[in-house]
Amino acid sequence: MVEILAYRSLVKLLVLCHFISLVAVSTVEARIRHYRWEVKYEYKSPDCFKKLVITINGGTPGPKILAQQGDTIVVELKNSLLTENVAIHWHGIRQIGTPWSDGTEGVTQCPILPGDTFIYKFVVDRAGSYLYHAHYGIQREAGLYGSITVSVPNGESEPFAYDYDRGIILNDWFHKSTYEQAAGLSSIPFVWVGEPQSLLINGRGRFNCSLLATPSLEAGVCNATNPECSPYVLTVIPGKTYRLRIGSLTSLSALSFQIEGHNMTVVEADGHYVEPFETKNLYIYSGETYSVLVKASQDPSRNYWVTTNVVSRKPTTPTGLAILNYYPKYFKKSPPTLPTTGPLWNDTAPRLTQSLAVKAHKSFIHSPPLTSDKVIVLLNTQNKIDGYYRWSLNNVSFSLPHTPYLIALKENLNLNHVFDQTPPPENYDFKNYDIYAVAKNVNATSSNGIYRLKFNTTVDIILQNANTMTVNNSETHPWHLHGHDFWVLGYGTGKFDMKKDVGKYNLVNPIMKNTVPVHPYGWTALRFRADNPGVWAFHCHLESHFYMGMGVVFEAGVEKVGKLPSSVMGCGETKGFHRP
Ligand SMILES: O=C1O[C@H]([C@@H](O)CO)C(O)=C1O
Repeated sequence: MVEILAYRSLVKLLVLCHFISLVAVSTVEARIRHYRWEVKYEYKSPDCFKKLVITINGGTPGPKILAQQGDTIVVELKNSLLTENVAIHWHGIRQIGTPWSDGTEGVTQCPILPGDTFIYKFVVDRAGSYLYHAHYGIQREAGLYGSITVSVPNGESEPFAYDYDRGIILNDWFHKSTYEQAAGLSSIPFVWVGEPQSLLINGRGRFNCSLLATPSLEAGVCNATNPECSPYVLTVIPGKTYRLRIGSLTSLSALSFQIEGHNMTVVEADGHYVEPFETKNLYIYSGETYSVLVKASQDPSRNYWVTTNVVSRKPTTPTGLAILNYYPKYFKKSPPTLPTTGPLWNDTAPRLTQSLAVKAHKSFIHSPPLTSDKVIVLLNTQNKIDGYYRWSLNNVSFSLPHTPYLIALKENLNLNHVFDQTPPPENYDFKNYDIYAVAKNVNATSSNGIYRLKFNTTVDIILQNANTMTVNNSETHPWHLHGHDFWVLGYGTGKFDMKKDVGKYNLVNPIMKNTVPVHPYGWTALRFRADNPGVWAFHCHLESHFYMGMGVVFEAGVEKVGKLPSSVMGCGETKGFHRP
């Protein structure tokens, strides 16, 4: 009897334990989120002008990826572009343990051929706002992009409160095809596309069709009443607080974003919580994401303009427009006011001020290592090589190899056949270089050499901006690092001075990011730990600039990388390696 009772309570205990473990498992259990995407060319009119764009499952921007921290994302990508390769990069996702899923053609994988299906599989290991986009040639510009939102695990809270979550992707839009643009960039004489025709908010913009000649209007090339180009409407409920996850994937433009009559509180940047600050204009550079909180606290009897403008380059592109609409009135009705044109395009000071204002939230500080093992200074210049326009770092312009580095290094191929074994320079002629002048000798060399870093070491990067090949001109370059976040230790104007400026680094509460601007004639200092085994690109996020050589590649701990899937192989020296 005693034994039976003991047995019963043991069973009860086991059942209880099993139940508890089930509950525990169900709160932490990561899910697999499976997506099937078909990538194709279709005629669309995002800004009323009809052109061929790249869609995913029929749309540009593509489907939103919504996941929870710890989930595994599986994207089964069918390339239906017919005559064009493709690759997709998951921007801001570090790909810890899956460097082959980073989607960087030439660095981590061979391109996906027309007709092929490729499977990307990776874990979204940190909550936050991220992006995805093509990483093959300048294909992103054709409309192949979208957003990834990763929510916090159940039971975990964020350091701010809001009622609703909305996504906003900003982009600039060109009517010339990517083929024409790429050919122009690699021609003598150089053919530059100029400023974008419009700015898109969630894939919608407005080009003034009356600027076109009558025949193209008659041919239906531009139609102002096409519903595809009616502005995005953000409907809000009076009194509620909205978290807007704003990302920029512009090809060329630095932007300012504002909501008429409403302030924004910045709370997140590139997946990291920010010590909150308020602003009227949010400056955002290609590849960055921010979350802002906006309270629907204004007169609900009217609508308000949501606007975006080009800054840093002399704008000729009209303001990008969306509508903030107060529920339940006047959906789609234009606000009664004229949209503002935004802040002065050539005033760098408020942009530098905002960059400096973005600090880690006081309860979420990841302290940086106080010293670094290596410093790499990258002088950003515009150059010529054999008469071609290029961008260079320390007078070396980057070119991609035909065999992806990751495969060559991991599979122990004969590296001499794959890329230049001389690493690029780690500095420039500091004493003799005038960053305010057009370089006296604008010729550079071209290389596909890479920096091979010691695993787990701390590396500082100083981005040093300079004059372009045009007198009195320096551009803003947004730099994006794959596979890691870095600490943003400082920004400054003029020439970075090792003796004076290192002492001014913010080692207390620097924000961590994956994309950061270097302002005109300025410098930006970053620190990262080379703790993610793989091969990773670090480049200017402007489509044409990376295409023209504005990037470098880091390798660290490649010997620790697991077995590569054969699906990433098949090109260059890896021909015949692809065993589907
Ligand atoms: O890469 C670029 O080339 C042009 C210009 O410098 C030469 O036409 C431009 O504005 C860029 O950003």
